[in-house]
Amino acid sequence: MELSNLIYCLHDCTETIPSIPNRLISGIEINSQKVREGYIFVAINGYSTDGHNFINDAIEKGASLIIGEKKLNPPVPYIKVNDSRKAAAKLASTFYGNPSRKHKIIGITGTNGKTTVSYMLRHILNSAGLSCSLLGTVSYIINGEHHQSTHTTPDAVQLQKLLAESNDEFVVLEISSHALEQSRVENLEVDLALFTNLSHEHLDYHHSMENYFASKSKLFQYLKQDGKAVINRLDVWGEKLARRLKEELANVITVGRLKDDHLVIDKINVKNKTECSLLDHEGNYSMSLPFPGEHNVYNASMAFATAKQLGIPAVNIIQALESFPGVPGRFEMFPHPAGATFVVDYAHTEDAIEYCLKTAKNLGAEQVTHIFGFRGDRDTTKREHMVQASARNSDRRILTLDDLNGVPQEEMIEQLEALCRVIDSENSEIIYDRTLAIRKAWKTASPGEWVLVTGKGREPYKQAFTLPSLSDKDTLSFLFSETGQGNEPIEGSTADNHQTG
Ligand SMILES: CC(=O)N[C@H]1[C@@H](OP(=O)(O)OP(=O)(O)OC[C@H]2O[C@@H](n3ccc(=O)[nH]c3=O)[C@H](O)[C@@H]2O)O[C@H](CO)[C@@H](O)[C@@H]1O[C@H](C)C(=O)N[C@@H](C)C(=O)N[C@H](CCC(=O)O)C(=O)O
Ligand SMILES: Nc1ncnc2c1ncn2[C@@H]1O[C@H](COP(=O)(O)OP(=O)(O)OP(=O)(O)O)[C@@H](O)[C@H]1O
Repeated sequence: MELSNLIYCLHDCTETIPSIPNRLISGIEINSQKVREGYIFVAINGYSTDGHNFINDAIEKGASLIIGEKKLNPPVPYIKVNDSRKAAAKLASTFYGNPSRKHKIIGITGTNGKTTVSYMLRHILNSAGLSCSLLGTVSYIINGEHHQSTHTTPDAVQLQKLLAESNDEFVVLEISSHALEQSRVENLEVDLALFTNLSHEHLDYHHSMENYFASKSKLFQYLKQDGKAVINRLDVWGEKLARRLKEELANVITVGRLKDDHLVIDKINVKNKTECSLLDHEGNYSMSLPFPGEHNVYNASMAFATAKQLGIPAVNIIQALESFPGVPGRFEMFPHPAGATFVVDYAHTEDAIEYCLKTAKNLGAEQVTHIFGFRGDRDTTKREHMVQASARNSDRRILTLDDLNGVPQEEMIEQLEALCRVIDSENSEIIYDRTLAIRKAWKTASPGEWVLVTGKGREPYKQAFTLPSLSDKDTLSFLFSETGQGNEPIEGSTADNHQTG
């Protein structure tokens, strides 16, 4: 693209755009290591390092224009902007031809449920014969091809590139609070913006729930003129958001249990089955879900309300939800030869643990064993709440290691010991090695017992453990193979068939 056709997008990022001889721009990068001949390198002063220190590196690799926030005079043209992250997003969006405009974009934010709702929506859209890309924690699915995701929301340049590559009519995007705070979705034009819920998470980054809420709320400023907000009003923060948005937006759709909600959820039954009725101005529908959990009733209701706004008939939405195969690593159930049930789940907040363990009880668990740990280098203030939620809802607990993310193992072990002392130590133990923790529960599992292994879902382990397995699911497969039995997940609890379509 010609620089002259690109540079105008920076007009509100800088006081003056210097006159620079026109040239062909072949790409945009925020990481000097990925710069190629003819690229623009945008230097970002980050949380761990300063991109301005890599300007020379970028020039050596062929950068022909540098954007940064500092007063500098490098040997290639330089534009000083007031916010490099915003500038990078604007440049990328313009370079790739404002790709969000060629799709219907559904952006989902909230602490829990983003991945689940996004997979549900993609399944509903696909079932209606509509193509849909999905970008989120588990995978980036573009034109039916699955790519390993690097972040829940990719950085601005990657995001715009992926949107440009997608030929799908719809794109469902999980939008994290980090992404909103770091302008990764700047210039995105959103048709439907969803808020699932807000609970204690990421306070290492946001410092207070109010700040965290403010970051999440930013999503709604990216709505198109006729865009719609879909808000879970059962959540107190959702209620607050809906009240605020109604003052600014024409289209605020609320999901809740009150008469004035646009979609009213009623008659929730999560004992041994998962069903509810849904009521909107067009009708009353009953829904029976093949995947368990009260939280999934809320997730499915959010998906239902959103799909209705896209014009999909209620009957088709319900049919699709009733055949939803589930999400990889979200309440995936595996049978144990002695009649116990093992579950792999991604819960890593107090709220999620509460829902997850209650789901096992509602499905008839006679005894609940909970295996979990804490991510290193992430919010430490949520840990005690997670432990308390576990103690309230399980009979036995094994604290173990989750991703250390650079935190020394001894430090994390001290944390586990301190947190174990907070709860009833008679029924809680620590087995540092995650695979051995799962094996201990496997060896002692009894009929009617449910063992929930939470925190990682299908994500690969970041450190080596004793058993030769790479994930919690893999560890269970290994233990199954040791007993000479098959390792098929329980029907209806796996999501492998998302790999196609
Ligand atoms: C704290 C945080 O969110 N950091 C993100 C942030 O990094 P940063 O801008 O601070 O980058 P930095 O490492 O300080 O480097 C500064 C700049 O120097 C550049 N650089 C660096 C080295 C070099 O050789 N050359 C070079 O140009 C870097 O590319 C960067 O532009 O911007 C980067 C680009 O977008 C992200 O990769 C990075 O995510 C880190 C790895 C991360 O772990 N983020 C997590 C917390 C996160 O974003 N999680 C949310 C989901 C949360 C949830 O809901 O669970 C997500 O959306 O994934
Ligand atoms: N609506 C919900 N309310 C509370 N907990 C939920 C809800 N939906 C899912 N969960 C729990 O949270 C876990 C993560 O769910 P999901 O992956 O859908 O959320 P997410 O918002 O994408 O999470 P993350 O941002 O960590 O990727 C699930 O494994 C489940 O335990």
